[in-house]
Amino acid sequence: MRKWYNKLFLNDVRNAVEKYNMIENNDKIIVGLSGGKDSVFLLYSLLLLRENSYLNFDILGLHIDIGIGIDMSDTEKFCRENKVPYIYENIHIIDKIFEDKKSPCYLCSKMKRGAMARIAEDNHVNKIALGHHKTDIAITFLLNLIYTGKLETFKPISYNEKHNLQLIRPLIYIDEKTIEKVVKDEQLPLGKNKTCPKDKINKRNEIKVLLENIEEKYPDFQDKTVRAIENFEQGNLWL
Ligand SMILES: Nc1ncnc2c1ncn2[C@@H]1O[C@H](COP(=O)(O)OP(=O)(O)OP(=O)(O)O)[C@@H](O)[C@H]1O
Repeated sequence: MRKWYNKLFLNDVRNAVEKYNMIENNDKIIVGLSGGKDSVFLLYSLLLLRENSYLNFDILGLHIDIGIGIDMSDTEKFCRENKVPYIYENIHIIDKIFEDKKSPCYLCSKMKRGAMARIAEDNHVNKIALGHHKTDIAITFLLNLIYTGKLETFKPISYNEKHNLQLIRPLIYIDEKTIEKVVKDEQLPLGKNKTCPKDKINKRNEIKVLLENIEEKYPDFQDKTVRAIENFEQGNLWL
């Protein structure tokens, strides 16, 4: 690991994990691997965290193929080299998803989560780690505010009661630009060939452009968003 990685991102991962008690000794954690940069960065970060802390936990990689057949062979190889068991599951839902004209992304995400929970249970896993990061937090916050009039975004940890599972998000303090840089510098493996046909045409991308515009004038907007959520005081709103 490069010396400056602590300052660049690993301390932030450690802070998030400690502050929200995301990982404990003997946890068995599935890392959801989509083939994208965020989740492979998450896997890399958790491997570094385990290597550079007192925490001892098991990591498994899981790719759910929705039926688009992304080539994950480089990711699989990376897992093998790092002694991370890799699970692949094809759930063949692509046709079903696109029958739903209104909210295919919502349906896809719900079905993927269901499959992940089932596979976690089969493998006696107690936590699933997802690659949502600080930029996602800010985008989701703005998206909910603008489109649904709600103050709502991802939580650092959420609990799936039905499967007795915790969903953890260790990257909540890391912004997307940092992730892009490290993925490139470390040549972390991405999925190849096919991408989702709905990529870049959904509302999230529209809000992402809005966020970039805001950041031109207010560069610390993502930090301020996280700070506002963490320091939320009920008395300051109409509750
Ligand atoms: N097909 C999948 N198989 C396993 N895990 C997944 C899959 N799709 C998404 N995930 C998990 O859910 C997280 C959030 O999903 P989302 O589709 O929003 O990804 P993203 O923000 O584009 O991230 P990435 O760059 O990793 O694709 C991912 O970071 C990953 O941990």
